[in-house]
Amino acid sequence: MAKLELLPAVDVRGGQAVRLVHGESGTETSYGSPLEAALAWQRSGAEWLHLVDLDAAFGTGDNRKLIAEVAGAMDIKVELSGGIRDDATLAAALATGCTRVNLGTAALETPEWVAKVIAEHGDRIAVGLDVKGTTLRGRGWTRDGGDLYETLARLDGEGCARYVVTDIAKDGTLQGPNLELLRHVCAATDRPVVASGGVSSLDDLRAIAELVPLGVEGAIVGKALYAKEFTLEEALEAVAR
Ligand SMILES: O=C(O)c1ccccc1NCC(=O)[C@H](O)[C@H](O)COP(=O)(O)O
Repeated sequence: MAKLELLPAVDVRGGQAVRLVHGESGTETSYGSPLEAALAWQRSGAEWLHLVDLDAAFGTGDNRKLIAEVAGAMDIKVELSGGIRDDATLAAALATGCTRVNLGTAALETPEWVAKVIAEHGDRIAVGLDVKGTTLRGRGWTRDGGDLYETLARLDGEGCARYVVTDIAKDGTLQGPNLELLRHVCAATDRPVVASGGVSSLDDLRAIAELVPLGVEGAIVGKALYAKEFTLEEALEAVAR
């Protein structure tokens, strides 16, 4: 059986690595330099980095130069998220050399454009399904954007390669992942799913790893690493097969 991929997160706001609670602007805890955080995860053995421009996601500016610097400094795979909504922002994101980008708002607001870039870039495009209940949220998770399963069916039909699924109620809370949501999404699509939000312990990661046969491919870990609930080395060991 394939092993669960781990994606330590570096979420950037105002030039700092931060974590939010429920993704809400104003709940930031700052953790210093994004580059140092990313390099630390790489030194600890990460194979992936989940890198988010929160200002671009919220529409409060962007950290594009810094994000490009961090992505460029990595020898590992990078998943880039936050505010990628049109040709210009997609071109800038892909030009960082990242392995793939994660589209959120665009999948809700400009579905034709998303279908076009999925057709053009294939596996380099993932779609973030950020949900409250079964309602998707866009614009930095501040606006409702439709039904999870209707959108998933549409994106599947357009050839979307992979989904990053976040339960906003869990994100940044250390309350554990929403395993039920992950099971339901895996049942609704044959595409790989990356789980995000709420991981608090090595047991949470082991529980997500149990879902690999259902289609869960990876897990993003943010707050738990910054709060030192466990080390990345311990996390990688916990999901090694
Ligand atoms: O990814 C986004 O575009 C985004 C937009 C608005 C608020 C938050 C956003 N992302 C947050 C993340 O991807 C977190 O890094 C991830 O869910 C980790 O969560 P946790 O392990 O609970 O800290």
